[in-house]
Amino acid sequence: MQSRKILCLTLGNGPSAVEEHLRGQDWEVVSATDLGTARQILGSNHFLVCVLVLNQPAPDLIARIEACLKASKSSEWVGVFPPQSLESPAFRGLILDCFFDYHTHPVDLGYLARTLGHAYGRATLREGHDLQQRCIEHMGMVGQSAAIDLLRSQIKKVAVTNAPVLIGGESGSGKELAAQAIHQCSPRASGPFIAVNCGAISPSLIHSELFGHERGSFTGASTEKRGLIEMANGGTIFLDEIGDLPRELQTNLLRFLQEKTINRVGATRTLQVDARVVAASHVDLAEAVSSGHFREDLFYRLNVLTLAVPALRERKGDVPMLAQHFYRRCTADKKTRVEGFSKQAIAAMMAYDWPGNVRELFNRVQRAVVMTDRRMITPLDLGLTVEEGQSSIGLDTARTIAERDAISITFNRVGRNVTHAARELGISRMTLYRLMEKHGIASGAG
Ligand SMILES: Nc1ncnc2c1ncn2[C@@H]1O[C@H](COP(=O)(O)OP(=O)(O)OP(=O)(O)O)[C@@H](O)[C@H]1O
Repeated sequence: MQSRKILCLTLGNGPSAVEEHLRGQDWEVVSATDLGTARQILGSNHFLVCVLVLNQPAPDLIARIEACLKASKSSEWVGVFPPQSLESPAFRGLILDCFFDYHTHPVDLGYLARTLGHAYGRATLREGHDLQQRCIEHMGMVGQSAAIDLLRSQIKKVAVTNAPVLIGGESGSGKELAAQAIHQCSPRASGPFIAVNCGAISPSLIHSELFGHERGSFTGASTEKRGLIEMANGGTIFLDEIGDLPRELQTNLLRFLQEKTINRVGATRTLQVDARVVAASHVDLAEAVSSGHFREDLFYRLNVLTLAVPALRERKGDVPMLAQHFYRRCTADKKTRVEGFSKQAIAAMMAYDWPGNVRELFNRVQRAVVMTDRRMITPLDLGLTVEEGQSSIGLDTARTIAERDAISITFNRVGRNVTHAARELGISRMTLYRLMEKHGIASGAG
């Protein structure tokens, strides 16, 4: 359960009785006494509830208060104001636009605590609802196989925690996409998502790229630089190919995981950074530990929550749907005469083993859309061969193809009218819309 953290912003001189009262209750209070500090705190922390205590009317601050409140996006704000401030129409507008509720001085602290409790409850409800929506909308993970369903449900579970996640899977299988989905479904979704391929940065640069450096710390360091971990503050850092991280940096990363602090190269001061680590590797890290290439203690630290993205050949049932998805992506906003995949193309895709996984499928579809001269993409357009007997496809694929053909033929007959087509096919309009979505068939009028 999330701790009941609250930002208490007190503006103007006066006692901070509200803050003291909340500290005495079960609130974890973070305090600010000016708008600049409040914005900084809000930039790197997420609060479900914030309270603004105005000790004197502040008509000249209304615009800045509004900007600060709007920057805190999903927080519920409760105000405690001097009664005279309500005389200003602009201030009343601010309350209506930006506040969950307000009290006036002298404030009944018990009553205020109850209001804050209600605001917290409401924010929790909305956060849960938003998270669920974001999960569904933003996972971007196409596929209906049991393996991908399991992965999606595991992502939702690990997303709500703060522990490191280790994602395994072959190259191109969707590890980065899974890391993005974890971030999108987590309470950190409004923070940054920074992806780093540890194998793609030269060993001489990777230390300063990840941890940053101070000015003059080495030849060429003419200015200070924030590292990628620091940039991920408030969000998630995705360390791809973690097995390629040089051993001395594995030590620095372990320290970051344990203490949440980093030192830039050449720095004496230590920086506190709140970034969640999601790491991925296509090599077996346990083996890398046995061969002495990967620190055992770092491996155990990372290996708490693990996800395995299945290879595409282990979920062949997803191939037609992924191919349709990529075909739509490649033809969106473009005039094209290509209408989809031939039966032979789907059979060839189903028979192929996809060593480069989903990335290879995307590349082949992209190439086919550009290269084909026909209306239906052929195995040749995809760079795949049809072997003898290969056009005999499984029942699921046959059903998928028959479904798509039936819809296309009906549309051609009834002039792309959804109501008429649904009636002819003997299904509801909603079912037809779902099937059109599944097969990438655009609607006309109706
Ligand atoms: N289930 C999926 N639905 C839609 N697109 C997918 C899916 N899985 C992967 N992709 C797409 O395939 C491509 C490769 O995926 P991604 O980069 O996540 O793989 P990876 O495992 O991280 O690869 P590497 O190991 O080479 O870094 C991306 O364009 C990604 O958007």
